[in-house]
Amino acid sequence: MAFSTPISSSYLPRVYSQLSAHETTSETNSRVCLSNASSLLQRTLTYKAGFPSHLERRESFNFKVSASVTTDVSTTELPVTPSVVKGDTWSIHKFGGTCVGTSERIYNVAKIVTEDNSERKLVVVSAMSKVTDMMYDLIEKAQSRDDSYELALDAVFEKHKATALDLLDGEELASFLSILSIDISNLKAMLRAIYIAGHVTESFSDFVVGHGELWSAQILSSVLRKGGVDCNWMDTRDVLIVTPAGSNQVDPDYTESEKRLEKWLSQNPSKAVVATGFIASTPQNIPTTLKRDGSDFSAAIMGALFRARQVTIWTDVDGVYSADPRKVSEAVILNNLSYQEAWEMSYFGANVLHPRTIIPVMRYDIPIVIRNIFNLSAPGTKISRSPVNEIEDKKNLVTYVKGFATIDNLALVNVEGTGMAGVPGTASAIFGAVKDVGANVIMISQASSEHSVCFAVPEKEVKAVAEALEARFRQALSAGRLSQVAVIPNCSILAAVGQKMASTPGVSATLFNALAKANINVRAIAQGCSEYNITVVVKKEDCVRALRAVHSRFYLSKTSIAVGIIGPGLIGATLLNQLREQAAVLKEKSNTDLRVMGILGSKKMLLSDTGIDLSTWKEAHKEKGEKADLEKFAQHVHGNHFIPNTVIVDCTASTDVADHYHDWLREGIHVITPNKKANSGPLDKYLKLRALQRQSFTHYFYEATVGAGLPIMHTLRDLLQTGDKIIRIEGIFSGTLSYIFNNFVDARAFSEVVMEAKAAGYTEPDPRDDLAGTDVARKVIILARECGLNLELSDIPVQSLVPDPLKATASVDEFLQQLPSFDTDIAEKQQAAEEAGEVLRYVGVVDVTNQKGVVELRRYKKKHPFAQLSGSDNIIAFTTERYNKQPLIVRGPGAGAEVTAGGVFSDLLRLASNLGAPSC
Ligand SMILES: NC(=O)C1=CN([C@@H]2O[C@H](COP(=O)(O)OP(=O)(O)OC[C@H]3O[C@@H](n4cnc5c(N)ncnc54)[C@H](OP(=O)(O)O)[C@@H]3O)[C@@H](O)[C@H]2O)C=CC1
Ligand SMILES: N[C@@H](CC=O)C(=O)O
Ligand code: NA
Repeated sequence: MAFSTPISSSYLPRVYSQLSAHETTSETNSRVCLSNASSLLQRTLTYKAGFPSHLERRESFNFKVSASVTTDVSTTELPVTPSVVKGDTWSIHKFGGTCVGTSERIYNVAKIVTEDNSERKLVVVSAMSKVTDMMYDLIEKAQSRDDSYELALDAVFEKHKATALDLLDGEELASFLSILSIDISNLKAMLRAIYIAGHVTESFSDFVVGHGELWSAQILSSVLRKGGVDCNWMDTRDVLIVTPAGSNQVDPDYTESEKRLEKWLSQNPSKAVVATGFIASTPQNIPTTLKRDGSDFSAAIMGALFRARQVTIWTDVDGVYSADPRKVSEAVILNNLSYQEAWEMSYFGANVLHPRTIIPVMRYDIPIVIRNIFNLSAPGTKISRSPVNEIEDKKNLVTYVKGFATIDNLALVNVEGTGMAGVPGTASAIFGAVKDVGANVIMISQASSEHSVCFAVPEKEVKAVAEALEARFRQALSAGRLSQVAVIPNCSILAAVGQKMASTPGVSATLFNALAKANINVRAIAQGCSEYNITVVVKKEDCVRALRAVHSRFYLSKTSIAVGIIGPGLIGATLLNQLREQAAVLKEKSNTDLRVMGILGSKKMLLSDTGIDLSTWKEAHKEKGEKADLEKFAQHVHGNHFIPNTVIVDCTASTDVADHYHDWLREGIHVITPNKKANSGPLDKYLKLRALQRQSFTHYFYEATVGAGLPIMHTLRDLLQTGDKIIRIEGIFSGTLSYIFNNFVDARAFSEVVMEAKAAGYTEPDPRDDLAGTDVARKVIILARECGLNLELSDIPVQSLVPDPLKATASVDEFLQQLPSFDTDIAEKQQAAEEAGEVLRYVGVVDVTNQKGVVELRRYKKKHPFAQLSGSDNIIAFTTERYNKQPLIVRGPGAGAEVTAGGVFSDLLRLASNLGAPSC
């Protein structure tokens, strides 16, 4: 069952009490689940069986026994009899205060109206900007007996006089100035009366305030006439009749208004009419206003009365955005929206029309176009019944979700207890109590177990709501039938809106997936059966990130990832180059936007809010970099911008940096690294890190830690995840040592080859890590742990190639200087192998079966595959249950800037694809 008309939350208790009345007189347990997808358009109650027929057309609602919502009903009936004024010859334009704020702008408005070649046009205008406030101010001053109201009235007079002098001349000018003077002197008398009484009535106030519209309409109409347009102006109070409808609202009386309009038009048959927005009369002909968003509403009502072909609302934005552009910088203007979508978007705070504005034109399928008066080249947003733009729709998921909006400063109230299930009247009692304190219920969700009802109210109202509920349910709480009335503060609502979400599988899955990937916890969910919106409640501090994540996921913007690079040394700098070269292709081909928001070295860091220019990062880092601060860096990359996903790429060899991975992952920051320190460090830290990674939706990739860019980790993970059992992994894991022993031939000096390996970028920042076997031992540990062995680095016996006397040398340079004096030791080993027809190879072994590992220098026959390598080749052999007779072998360069940075880059792309980037 769904309501097909806007429903104020004050109606809820009445609805629920009708339902509970039904429940007490029927066999049907009707309360299975209840959900209010938060817009006032629709509140849905799902029934297990049967429909309470006595609910048909109760009160002023229209109930429908159907999952589909009709949208063509308003609480006030529009006339169905054709009118003599109706016809699609009329086009309606509405110009707000800013559009007519100065003489220049009024002239511009006149130009736009003149250029519209519709047969007839009605122009609805607001008061010049600030004038309404000035009018309220002078009423306030007079009422509080502040003499300066007279000066304030003079300012109003001067403003309009000056505008008229700018724009008009001759008869038109004289006539307007005479009317203005009469109006001002009448106002002076009225304000004097208010001053004496020290009090003002609402209709008196409405009458005074409405003068702003009267003057702007007359000025514009005169300007149009001066430009040759057959034009008249309309005091809408003569035509538009409205009745109060409670809580600062009015309902138009369409029948009476149409009658008056026909009369007015028969007396004023001009081609163009400039009408006053905002003001109207009561059936007793007392001046009143249309309250909030009055001028838009005027235009919509006029659209309906005239059966116009289109209503154009002129404003200062290009149209309706897919999300608040202040929060999502990549939000796009929506070319088309259905009435329902516009309605939902506006409910959630998007800068669209008030739902009231849409109701009158919906009835007659009159499109509303929102356009920017300051950017005529922008086509604007068209709101109509059938908004389908085939080309755009086929292209992407915009088809299903048009836009996203948020409401902040909410609190959730959760009423919970086993005594609620199957007890009719609980919902009625809850919302009755909420109504009694005048709180506005923004969304409702009840799981079908009926053990709890949760709803969102504005934060400022939650205290009163909780107190009212505690008082109302005191007995149930003390008897234990209700366990609690809990308040969850600091919440926000995020809503996804789209008419075509209806009956499209997978939309909510995509939305929740995007939230999960961004590590955002969802506190409550509601989706009404109209499926026009899905509403989720998240923590307030997560809301903007959630908005960006879902917006990005639905391809309204690219799959964007904020990247922070730590360690712009050899690998880091090469990665930055590769990112620069590939950025455009990634954006174009896989919708992936990898944006480097920070680069941190050991001394300086460079931060950006929008993305660092990768062609000049080096100079900028050097010249504009600020003092390095790892905490600030992470915070900046993760928080201070518009991109939903964050990754930190650690290209250092630092243990300090690696020690931060746990915190980063916990905060939802993905981590990618070629640094081996975290995975080969203390076992307990490693296990904690991996456990966290497995629990969260945050990714930790480290392909380049073993074999640089070679797919070693990837291969191993695939083997393990597909259920193969690893028996043994052995190979040459050091690019440096591979290079050294491949080139340590023909009586060359060992130290000379070591220098070559360093110069080629194969070594660790400290080459002793390579020569001592530590680097290989780390790789052995990384692989062993990946296979499930709980080994410490110290469990691996390592044969070091660093001569004992050099183990204690202070610096890398010192070590390299002294190394040549030990060349003969290793030359002897090499000579002995050569004489036996063998070669020296530095190997690592992970013996999974026996849960151990070893790192040592071995001799191999010259025909052995390990003897066939060249350059910095690694070779890694996986012996598994499936690859038993012949091991699975991966071979290729296993060190060097380009291949290592390439391995890190491929992890970045793996991350993007995990976050939803399409495969190409
Ligand atoms: N070279 C290769 O073939 C391979 C390397 N790797 C791994 O890649 C990593 C980087 O190696 P590589 O580029 O050769 O090393 P480099 O020495 O060239 O670069 C290291 C960078 O890290 C920075 N750095 C060091 N400590 C810190 C810190 N505490 N905070 C911030 N920045 C810091 C340095 O900054 P500054 O310059 O200011 O001191 C430097 O920019 C190492 O972990 C290595 O094991 C992995 C596979 C292959
Ligand atoms: N120094 C390392 C680089 C890769 O991890 C090596 O030589 O293999
Ligand atoms: Na690798």
